[in-house]
Amino acid sequence: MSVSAAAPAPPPAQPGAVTGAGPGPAIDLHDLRRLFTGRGAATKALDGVSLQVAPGEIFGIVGRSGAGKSTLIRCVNLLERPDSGAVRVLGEDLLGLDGTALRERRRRIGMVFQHFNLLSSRTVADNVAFPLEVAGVPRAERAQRVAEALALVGLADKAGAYPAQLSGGQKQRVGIARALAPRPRILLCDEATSALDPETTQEILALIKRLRDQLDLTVLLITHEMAVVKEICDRVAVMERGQVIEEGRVFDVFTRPRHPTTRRFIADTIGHFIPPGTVARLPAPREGEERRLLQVLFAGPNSTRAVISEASRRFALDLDIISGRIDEIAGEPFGLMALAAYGSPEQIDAATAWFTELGLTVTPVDAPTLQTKAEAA
Ligand SMILES: Nc1ncnc2c1ncn2[C@@H]1O[C@H](COP(=O)(O)OP(=O)(O)OP(=O)(O)O)[C@@H](O)[C@H]1O
Repeated sequence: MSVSAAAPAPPPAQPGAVTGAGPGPAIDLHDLRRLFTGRGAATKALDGVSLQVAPGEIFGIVGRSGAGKSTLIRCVNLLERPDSGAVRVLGEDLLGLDGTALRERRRRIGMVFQHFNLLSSRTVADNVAFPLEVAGVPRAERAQRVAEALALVGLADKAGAYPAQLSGGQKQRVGIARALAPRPRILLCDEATSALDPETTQEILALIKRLRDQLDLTVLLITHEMAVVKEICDRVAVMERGQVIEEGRVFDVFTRPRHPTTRRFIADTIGHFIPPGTVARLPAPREGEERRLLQVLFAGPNSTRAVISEASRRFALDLDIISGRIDEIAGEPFGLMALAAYGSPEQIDAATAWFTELGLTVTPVDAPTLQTKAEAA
């Protein structure tokens, strides 16, 4: 199974768009720090965050509530100013700009919000036109750009409707059209699907992906759901307490998570692997034997069935498959399996080392808590 490059081939740019970011990153954040001081204890919302997002990439930032995601994404268009650090967007240092120059650069960065932020007294078309009015775009051009943006999100027939007449998914499409109307190069999505049901979430994620391809956009999104990351992101950063604790290609982070927090996120998304009832029914180890539960992740060309039967022969072990599933991340298949290994500790250690040599990721798990041993410690 081959591993493909993270960033997609750049498709043709949107007519009239500002040209791409050049060879460097589209977004380059360096050592961002932001401290909030209130009446209580001070909060380090950002505690030294550095990130680079390549042109054309969909980059996800995932983390629990309070991890610092919103503060971080708002630093990209300077809705929030970091206390220190550097914010380079499309090759330019934004912190060095103000007034007209900053407003002009911000137009290259569209933003989509969780709760859509539509003006209820304005029609769909007038909501989409709003940022163009603020930017002083002449009326005729506004009308053309609004029509173009609504067509891109599949809402050309709703131009005269009011937000109250739309479903949640349609409202978010309007939010996306409004973000696209100024023809940005970068799209920031702040929990864009968190207020939507699962089916609508899929539709909106598919739309964002198509727009990235069609318009050669760079997308930075924040979410608390690893499922969103799994669905559309090329790379992901996991945040905790104002820091990035893990970062990489989505496939790598899912198949070889290093941090316990990342493992918990992944377990929430792709499920736990050892049904407790099954564990209760497993035979007890024989005299002199140990029973160890192992979670095995495979993402390579090895057929697990062959690997398991060979390990059983080589190391004189009994290996029971308790559960298994094949899933797909960013278009690449991977497998996840739970095994009960019966044998001497040395035999099980030797088999585990052999699996690891073959490129499988083996993690001992505790039943019935289903935590990895490292997390339980
Ligand atoms: N304006 C503010 N004043 C004081 N504290 C703030 C402010 N904005 C954010 N914080 C604090 O900074 C930390 C990070 O908040 P942030 O909103 O960036 O996290 P988040 O990961 O986006 O969480 P959520 O998904 O709940 O918004 C939190 O502890 C939050 O309470």
